[in-house]
Amino acid sequence: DVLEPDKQPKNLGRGGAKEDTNKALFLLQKKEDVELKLRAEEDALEHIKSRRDKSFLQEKFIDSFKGKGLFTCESIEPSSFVVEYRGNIFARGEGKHDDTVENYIFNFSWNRTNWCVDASAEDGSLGRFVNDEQKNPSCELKTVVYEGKPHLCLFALKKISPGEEITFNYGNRFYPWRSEVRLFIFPLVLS
Ligand SMILES: C[S@@+](CC[C@H](N)C(=O)[O-])C[C@H]1O[C@@H](n2cnc3c(N)ncnc32)[C@H](O)[C@@H]1O
Repeated sequence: DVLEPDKQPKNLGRGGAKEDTNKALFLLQKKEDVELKLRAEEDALEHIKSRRDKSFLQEKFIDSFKGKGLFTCESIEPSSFVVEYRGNIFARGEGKHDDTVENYIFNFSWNRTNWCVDASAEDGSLGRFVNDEQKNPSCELKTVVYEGKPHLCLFALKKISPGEEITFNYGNRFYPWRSEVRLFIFPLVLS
């Protein structure tokens, strides 16, 4: 009654089927992630074109050290488009990065060229209020190309709850506010 080893049925049992199911689920998840990212990029493009910001975003004064910040009144899903760091976009040529820290000027590299977004105009745009968070930012910065120019857009890295601040990591340069040293000027505490 016992089959010889080479006549035993091939092991197509539980292990194989489970592996196939896991692979299918993994591919489905990947497909959903790609679709989510494409939808978020389309949303970003619409906001770039219309120069509008999401109605649930709000600028708010935080303290005398940070100044103002940008907050959400509604929950934001991971990967969603949040806001554009909108301003005057121009190429700075092939030269070296300008390292001056100006409050609303963002220098970056795109297509082997140095670019700059100058968001210093007080034009009602909300992206200019987003503060730097090095360790646990709520958003990441990506370039979305529109009419040949790189627009700096923020996308949620995680679920962002109502009342939370919108932040991103400004990058690896030196920023004075990242220093642990705080200034104490009696009776004002500037930290
Ligand atoms: C694009 S603005 C952000 C909005 C700004 N806080 C305001 O009140 O308008 C960038 C400036 O905000 C301040 N800032 C950004 N992130 C900060 C942080 N984590 N801590 C303290 N100040 C910060 C710095 O003065 C920086 O030059």
